[in-house]
Amino acid sequence: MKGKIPVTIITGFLGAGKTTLINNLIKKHPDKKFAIIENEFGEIGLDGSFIIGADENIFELSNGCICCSLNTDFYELINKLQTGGYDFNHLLIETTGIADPTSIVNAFLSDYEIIERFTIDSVICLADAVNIEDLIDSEPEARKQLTIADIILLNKIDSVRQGYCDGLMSRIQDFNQLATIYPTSQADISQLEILDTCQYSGRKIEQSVSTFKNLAFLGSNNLKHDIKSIGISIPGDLDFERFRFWFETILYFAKYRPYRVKGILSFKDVPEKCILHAIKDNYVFDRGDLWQQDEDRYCKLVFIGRNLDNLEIEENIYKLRAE
Ligand SMILES: Nc1nc2c(ncn2[C@@H]2O[C@H](COP(=O)(O)OP(=O)(O)OP(=O)(O)O)[C@@H](O)[C@H]2O)c(=O)[nH]1
Repeated sequence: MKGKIPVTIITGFLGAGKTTLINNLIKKHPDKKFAIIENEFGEIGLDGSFIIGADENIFELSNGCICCSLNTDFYELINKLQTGGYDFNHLLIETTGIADPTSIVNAFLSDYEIIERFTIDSVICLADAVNIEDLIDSEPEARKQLTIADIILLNKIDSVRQGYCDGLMSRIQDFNQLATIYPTSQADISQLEILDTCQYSGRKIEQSVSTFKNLAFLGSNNLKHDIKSIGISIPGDLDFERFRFWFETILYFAKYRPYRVKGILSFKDVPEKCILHAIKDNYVFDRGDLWQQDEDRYCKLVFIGRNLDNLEIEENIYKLRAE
């Protein structure tokens, strides 16, 4: 991780406040040298001109949506950022409002050359308090944006009633039990710490997963959509090879493919906690802290996705326990 440039991916539906947030981040962190990638869906890039102090470190990708097809422009730009002598120590990427940001997150988890130089700090989703409820029901991309986020800013709360806002917070949390949700107006983050939170570090994943409640029944209360979070917790060790085989089958072939999985696992004969982090069909295992002598070993996993069958998943994981 050391020496790598942190990347914050900013997502959220059209008009939710992404550019407003970027301007606030620049104002709040005058010490940081940002490079900013603006991805706009359309021929003409405009958002760059709305960013304060726009200079040579703002790059516009207007030629299609980087999230839908990670096109060569994106890789060329990343390459240019790495080799072009640009002076920056934090990369912000604003995705188009209609995008599913999964593939862009995956590029930072799976492309060897990108991993060498960059590390994802967090995915931040802006949700427009006025529209998000309708969008959740009507726009799959809006649901995916919420699902994949580590931090969700429920923005434009100046335009809704307090009681409504509270209800929205809990509805959004149903989608993504692991995200931290902050209500904001004008994407004001002056009192919040949303950069350098290292959401993709093993320790952070361990913290969030180890405190998860019983998620199995959340998100299934007659919602019009089928995304839910489920949590599985079982004592003891799993067999690493069998688990990996099963997990890959789930990621690539199952009828209930998760968008996101985080977990702490105990594998037989492995002295450390194993931190699992998966987005769509990419996964990473990280070594966490050592299991202590007097500590009961356990495995805890959180799955977020469509059509998840918690009983089936739990049953399968039980079968993967080490002899
Ligand atoms: N009332 C209200 N307006 C806001 C708030 N935050 C942003 N806006 C306004 O909403 C509009 C859209 O904000 P942007 O920051 O451009 O949103 P965006 O997500 O970058 O928009 P796209 O790039 O088009 O997807 C602008 O006119 C902002 O001034 C808020 O909290 N309350």
